[in-house]
Amino acid sequence: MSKPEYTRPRTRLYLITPPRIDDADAFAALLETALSAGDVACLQLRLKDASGAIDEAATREVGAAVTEMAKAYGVAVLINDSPQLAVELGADGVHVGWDDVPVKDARAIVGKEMIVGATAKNSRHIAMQAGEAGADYVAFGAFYPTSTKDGTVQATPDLLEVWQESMEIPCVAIGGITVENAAPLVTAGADFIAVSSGVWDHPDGAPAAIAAFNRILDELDQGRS
Ligand SMILES: Cc1ncc(COP(=O)(O)OP(=O)(O)O)c(N)n1
Ligand SMILES: Cc1nc(C(=O)O)sc1CCOP(=O)(O)O
Ligand SMILES: [Mg+2]
Repeated sequence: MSKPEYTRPRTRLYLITPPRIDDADAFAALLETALSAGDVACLQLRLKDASGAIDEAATREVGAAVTEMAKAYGVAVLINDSPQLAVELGADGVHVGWDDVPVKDARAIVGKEMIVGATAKNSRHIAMQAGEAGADYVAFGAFYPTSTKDGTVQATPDLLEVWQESMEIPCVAIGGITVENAAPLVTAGADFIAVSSGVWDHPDGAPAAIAAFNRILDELDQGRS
C-alpha cells in the first residue's frame, strides 16, 4: 500500500554528541555556536565509557550544561540508551538499540509524550516491529564506514526508499555521514540524517559543518519542488 500524495518535509540534521566529552562547559559553548549556525532538529547525548556502556555521570553533567540551551534553540534533546535517565534529565526523548531496553518498555518508562527512537540497523522487519512497539522513528545504518561505533552493519539507500514509500514513521539515516556523502541518503528519503564525527571532526569546525549540511539540505529540497 502506498502513501497518499504529499510533499515530504525537508530532511533535517540530527546531531549526536562525540562519545566522550572532557569539559562540559567548553562543549556547551561550542554547541551554542554550532546551533547558531543552522537548523538542527535534535541533539542526542551519546556518551560512552571505556566498555561502550552509557557513561551516566558524563551524561548528567553534559545534560545539565546543554539541555536548556538546546531547548531554547528549538532543538529536542534525546538521551541514548537510558529511558530512566531521559526522564530524570527532563529530556525530550530516548534512543534505544537492540542491546538496550526494548522499545515497548522504553515507551512505558517515558510515557506517551516523550520521543522514543529505535535502531533498525539494516532490517526493515526490525524497523516495523519497533514501530508497532511504539517507536516514533527508526534509524537505519550504517551507510558509510564509521569510527564512532564498533560492530556496525552495512545499510543501503534502498532501505530508505522503500520505507519512505510505504511507512509513515520517520526514518533516520546514520553512520559515517559527512557533508560530502550525505546527498544520496537525502535523495533516497531520509527524514533525518544523524551525524557525529561529520560535524565535530569537520576540518573547518562544527559551526561550519552545520552550515554546510544545511546548504546541501536546502539545495536538495529546492530540487524536489
Ligand atoms: C539515531 C541513532 N541511530 C542509531 C543509534 C545506535 O544505537 P545502538 O545500536 O543502541 O548503539 P549505541 O549508540 O548505543 O552505541 C543511535 N545511537 N542513534
Ligand atoms: C551511533 C551509531 N549507530 C550506528 C548504526 O549503524 O546504528 S552508526 C553510529 C555512529 C554515528 O556516528 P558518525 O556520524 O560519527 O559515524
Ligand atoms: Mg544503545
